[in-house]
Amino acid sequence: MGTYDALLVVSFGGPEKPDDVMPFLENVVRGRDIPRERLLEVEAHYQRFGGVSPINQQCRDLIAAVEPTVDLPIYWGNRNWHPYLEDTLRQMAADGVRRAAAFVTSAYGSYSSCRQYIDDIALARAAVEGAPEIVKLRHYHDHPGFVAAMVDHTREALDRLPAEHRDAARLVFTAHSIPTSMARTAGPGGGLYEAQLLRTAGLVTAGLGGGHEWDLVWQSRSGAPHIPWLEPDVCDHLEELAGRGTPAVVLVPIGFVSDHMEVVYDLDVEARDMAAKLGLPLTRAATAGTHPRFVAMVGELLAEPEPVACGATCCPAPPRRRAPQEARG
Ligand SMILES: CC1=C(CCC(=O)O)c2cc3nc(cc4[nH]c(cc5[nH]c(cc1n2)c(C)c5CCC(=O)O)c(CCC(=O)O)c4C)C(CCC(=O)O)=C3C
Ligand SMILES: [Fe+2]
Repeated sequence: MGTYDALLVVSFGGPEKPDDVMPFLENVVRGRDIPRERLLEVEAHYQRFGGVSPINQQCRDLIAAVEPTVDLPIYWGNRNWHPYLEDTLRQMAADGVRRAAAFVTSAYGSYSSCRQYIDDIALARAAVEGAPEIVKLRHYHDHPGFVAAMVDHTREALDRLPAEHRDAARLVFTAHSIPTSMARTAGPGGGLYEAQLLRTAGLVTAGLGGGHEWDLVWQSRSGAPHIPWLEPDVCDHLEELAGRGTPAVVLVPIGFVSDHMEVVYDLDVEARDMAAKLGLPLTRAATAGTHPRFVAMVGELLAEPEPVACGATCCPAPPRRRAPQEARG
């Protein structure tokens, strides 16, 4: 069992009022080649929800649910918005925390879903005198608690379909697309992000009895159009399925652990509109959220032997766009 004196929940962060949206987006894409038009489009998604991303409240809810199940103080720090990791580490140092386990709200490996969190923790630690040591807990994509939560939520979504379509409904698992170059180099031997997602999708399907056909597709593609990202996109895939006569679909966002903006906009608005246009019956499974088995999983991860840290060549960072001062000279 690991010897930790605190639990640090590490998340992406999101805006909580309209004026926060653009500064948040600038934080997310700093040093990356994301076209300005894409950023303005995504800004509109956030503004449509009053400038509030659901993700911060979902972190608070998860922490409140986990708190009674573990006997450690819980702290929370984000990569891209308040409360920032650096401020949280400063508080932890002031409270005398020496060694904390980090639970990241992303279950999978890849630069964006794992290494970037590790790097941001390291940067924040470097900025804080006396910062605690941080041990990142393992990828939990195949943990029975995560899988059980997704099985329950997928079953509920199947039950929301018209009864005559339930048995023949197709499960369409979704995860955030990433550049194919990032997918190729994910994990120690490459391809880890897709491999883990395929495994989880298979486990969830099996947990439902194994009777449903399924696919793994991608959502929320960002980046410049000429850079290849994982495909097919979920909306294109729905068109293809409707064309093949698929009777009904349950979308299962296994790539995420809460119903944040990528879920409530990209799936509940965009994919739902597409399905309506196609006349395809569709429901969407909830993410793990505060499902009791998912909540219990956090304590179970803390009780496991300490994970071995990733090697230096695991999930390498993509090349960064040059900073403006470098570009000048
Ligand atoms: C793999 C992955 C996850 C899953 C793992 C995890 O959960 O961490 C994830 C989660 C999330 N992504 C989120 C938001 C955004 N992601 C963006 C951009 C990007 N995501 C990428 C990948 C991922 N992203 C990548 C390769 C980019 C391109 C820029 C870059 O190379 O870094 C952008 C920029 C605008 C745009 O979409 O173009 C935004 C606003 C939010 C918050 C939602 C909310 O506010 O509720 C969450 C949880
Ligand atoms: Fe993202």
